[in-house]
Amino acid sequence: MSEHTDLKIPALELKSLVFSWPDQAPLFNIPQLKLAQGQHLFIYGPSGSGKTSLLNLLAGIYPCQQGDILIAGQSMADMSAAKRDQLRASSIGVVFQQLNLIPYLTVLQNVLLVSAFAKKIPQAEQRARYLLQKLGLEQQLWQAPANRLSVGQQQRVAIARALLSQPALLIADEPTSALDHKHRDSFMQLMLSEAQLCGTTVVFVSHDPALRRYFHFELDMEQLHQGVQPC
Ligand SMILES: Nc1ncnc2c1ncn2[C@@H]1O[C@H](COP(=O)(O)OP(=O)(O)OP(=O)(O)O)[C@@H](O)[C@H]1O
Repeated sequence: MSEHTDLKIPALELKSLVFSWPDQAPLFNIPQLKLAQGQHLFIYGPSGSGKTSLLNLLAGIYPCQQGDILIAGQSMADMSAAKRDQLRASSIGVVFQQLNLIPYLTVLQNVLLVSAFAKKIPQAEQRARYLLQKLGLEQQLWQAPANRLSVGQQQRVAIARALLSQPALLIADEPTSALDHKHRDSFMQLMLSEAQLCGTTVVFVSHDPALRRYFHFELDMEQLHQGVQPC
């Protein structure tokens, strides 16, 4: 279990969070959501219901327009973009559909990239090797450029990168969309067991209802609007 939080402080808390695209009605209005350290939440909803927009807000990529998002007690409402970037580097792991690996850097360099921005990660290289091994990525690939890997292999690199700093929160947006069922299931098990070991809270969005079974809680976008809490 990592040192990141006082267990009484939620790893993630949303307060009256409203978000709209310019000249459009609010896409969502979430009165409240609290997730404790180590809880894993699955969010689903139809295409266009705002899942990706919500995750971009949680990751601090978009600024809060109205309401607040607290990550391990730190409020993002009034943070500058630079402060949100710092918070993301130290406390939030992100795996999006576009995996955002740097194609010409090696696998190991991609995983370690975050340590250049985050608070000092103790024994970062040792941890990177441990994660790559646990995620089943053969050692002979660690020095290969990321663009030589299959999509499934790249997804595992992206998870290793996201978990390197033992973040308070892991945010994942359809990271298994390119995998067949067998690889999808092993990917989910590896990702969530590593998150569990780190005490990391997980928010995962997908259309794929078959993935619900891996999570402690599930909520659809409609329930989020109604303020239903994970329980
Ligand atoms: N950059 C943008 N500018 C304006 N509107 C946008 C932008 N990005 C998304 N939207 C709109 O916001 C709504 C929600 O999009 P979002 O991608 O968050 O939904 P989603 O639930 O993740 O969809 P999907 O499951 O298809 O990925 C859509 O109506 C979309 O057109």
